[in-house]
Amino acid sequence: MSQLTARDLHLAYGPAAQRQPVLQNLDLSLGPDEILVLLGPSGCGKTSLLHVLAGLQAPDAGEIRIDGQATTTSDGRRGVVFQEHALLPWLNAADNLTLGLRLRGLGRHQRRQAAEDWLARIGMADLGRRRIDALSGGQRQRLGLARALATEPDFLLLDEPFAALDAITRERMQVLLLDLARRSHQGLLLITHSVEEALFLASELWLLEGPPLLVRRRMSLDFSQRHVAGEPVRDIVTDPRFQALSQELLQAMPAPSGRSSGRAA
Ligand SMILES: Nc1ncnc2c1ncn2[C@@H]1O[C@H](COP(=O)(O)OP(=O)(O)OP(=O)(O)O)[C@@H](O)[C@H]1O
Repeated sequence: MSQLTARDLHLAYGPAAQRQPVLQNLDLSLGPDEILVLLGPSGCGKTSLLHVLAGLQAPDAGEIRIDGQATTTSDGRRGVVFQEHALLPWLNAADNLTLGLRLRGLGRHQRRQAAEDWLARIGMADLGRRRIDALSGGQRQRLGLARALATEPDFLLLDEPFAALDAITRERMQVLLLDLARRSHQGLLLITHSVEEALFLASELWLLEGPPLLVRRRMSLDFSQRHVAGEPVRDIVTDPRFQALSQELLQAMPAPSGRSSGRAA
């Protein structure tokens, strides 16, 4: 059971004369079984934070520790899932799924076993030999999620993983994510633009504004726990408390930043 902590993170983009601060004095902690959801307008700095936490981008200042040990680069303890699943089109579904295991040196037999196991868990038992371009958007996203989880990272960082999916597939994916996360006890950090998704999944929800990224409101929530305990999704999302919080968050959502960042196209 691991703990990820970030202390006093700073990050700015752009040339010295026009530095645009995106992260300032940011602290964060993520432990097992926690689902921290970041909800905030476009451009406020969510993806930048995720990249820094994943070790994909170095902060200008501040540090990230896993179980007290400082870390500066990405490693297998933090899995990342992006909106674009980034599967390799020249490998079939099973080989994509076990790519991380292959890179870790697992043999063919163990990989086949892992592929069978994960494909069954994500409801794709018969699709291991399928080419990626012959899978639906939802199947690809399930595969991307399973690929990240197959290496058993301690933390899973997800950047709008379900944004491109239709409403029904999206809901199924949310339930699948909860189910998989509950078994593995990972700490999850998830970025979303959907208020409903944020409320449903989060054990802790941060409503953000920026840049620089600022936590405007923190909420502890138990809707995902209720689902894990057996309550149907429909009952949860139609619960008057869920509905009221949803309205409250929609009204509190800051407008997207119109600030020009000078970001390369
Ligand atoms: N490589 C970069 N160079 C310069 N500016 C950048 C770079 N990456 C991000 N930015 C800027 O930093 C700010 C935060 O971007 P970031 O992608 O972290 O926001 P976000 O909250 O994830 O947005 P979205 O929800 O639209 O994905 C934005 O103003 C963006 O234009």
